[in-house]
Amino acid sequence: MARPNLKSLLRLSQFAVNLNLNKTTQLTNLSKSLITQNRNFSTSKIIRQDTSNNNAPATKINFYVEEYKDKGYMVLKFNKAPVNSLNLEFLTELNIQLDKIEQSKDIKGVILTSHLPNIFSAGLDILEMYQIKQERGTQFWTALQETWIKLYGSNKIFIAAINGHSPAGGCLLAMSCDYRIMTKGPYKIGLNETLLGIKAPFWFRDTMINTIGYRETEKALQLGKLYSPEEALAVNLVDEIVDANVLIQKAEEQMVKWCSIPTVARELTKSSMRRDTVSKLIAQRESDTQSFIEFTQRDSIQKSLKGYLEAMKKPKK
Ligand SMILES: CCCCCCCCCCCCC/C=C/C(=O)SCCNC(=O)CCNC(=O)[C@H](O)C(C)(C)COP(=O)(O)OP(=O)(O)OC[C@H]1O[C@@H](n2cnc3c(N)ncnc32)[C@H](O)[C@@H]1OP(=O)(O)O
Repeated sequence: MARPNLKSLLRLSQFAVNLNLNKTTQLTNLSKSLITQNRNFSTSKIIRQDTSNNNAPATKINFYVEEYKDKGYMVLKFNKAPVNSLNLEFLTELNIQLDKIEQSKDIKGVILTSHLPNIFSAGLDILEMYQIKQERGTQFWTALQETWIKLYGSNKIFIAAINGHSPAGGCLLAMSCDYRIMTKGPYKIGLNETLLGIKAPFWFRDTMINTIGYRETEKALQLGKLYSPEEALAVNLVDEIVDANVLIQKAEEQMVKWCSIPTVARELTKSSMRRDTVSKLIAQRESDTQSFIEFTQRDSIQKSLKGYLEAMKKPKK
């Protein structure tokens, strides 16, 4: 498809409002998720009910999990083709994984990465904001808040091995980790919400301030800046950039280093750095969700989303 998102976002955010297109997009229904876990390798499966053919539900594996209990860490790989967009089902499964990680005595840390080439995560699934019912929207936004609270507020060590594009919500996931290593290449990372015509939620903003500082965030958010790996390194949005073939190896080296720090002291230190930021959202979860629902139900936003979706679906030249 054409890439309106990275190459023509400015144009898109302006054109979308007045489009009057006929196509409607329906959300698929969640039926249920199954988690299977083995000792050294596990997959998280989701069964999606395809509304177009109820006799043939598709099985999708949204995550691959490699556990190295002897070393005290695991690798969690996103596998939601094509772009690891964050929808309700994916976030719900991720939250289950994060709960299990938090409760595990054997796991000190997690390397978060993607099983898909060239993409870490495309951020929030646009379909979760288009023509949604209030109930679904509330569940979606609540699940997203939950993911961030669990990830940013975790006691465990999280290292993001960013193997491709990571805009918007993808950048939020990466920033919620303790250390970020990004693959060199034609990839972008950043909070580009203003280019979509929206304001990044306050907790996205606060996470970025905590990561790259106030002044850089002020510029990055207003400009909707998507950084190349080199630019991201220069502002500390990522901590290292490496060649793709050594990404996981470098992440593992960092993990060993972080795991060697006395656990309780590290956990208390992390908590002292992040507690206030997390508490702020916890105190405002309901009003934050209300804002999301109110915003996404506006006609102007729905028209923009419709145009954005249509533009994303245009055939590749
Ligand atoms: C005008 C928008 C208004 C939005 C109003 C929202 C109101 C709510 C406000 C509250 C929310 C605030 C916080 C928001 C956070 C977010 O995360 S918003 C999402 C932002 N993300 C994007 O815009 C990313 C868009 N995608 C891309 O830039 C590219 O896909 C990519 C990540 C760079 C990868 O490129 P490439 O490998 O070339 O793949 P593509 O061919 O572009 O895409 C493949 C298929 O994937 C579909 N897709 C891509 N991104 C998304 C997505 N975010 N959600 C759903 N689907 C997505 C794309 O349409 C392709 O589909 P097919 O054509 O059917 O194959």
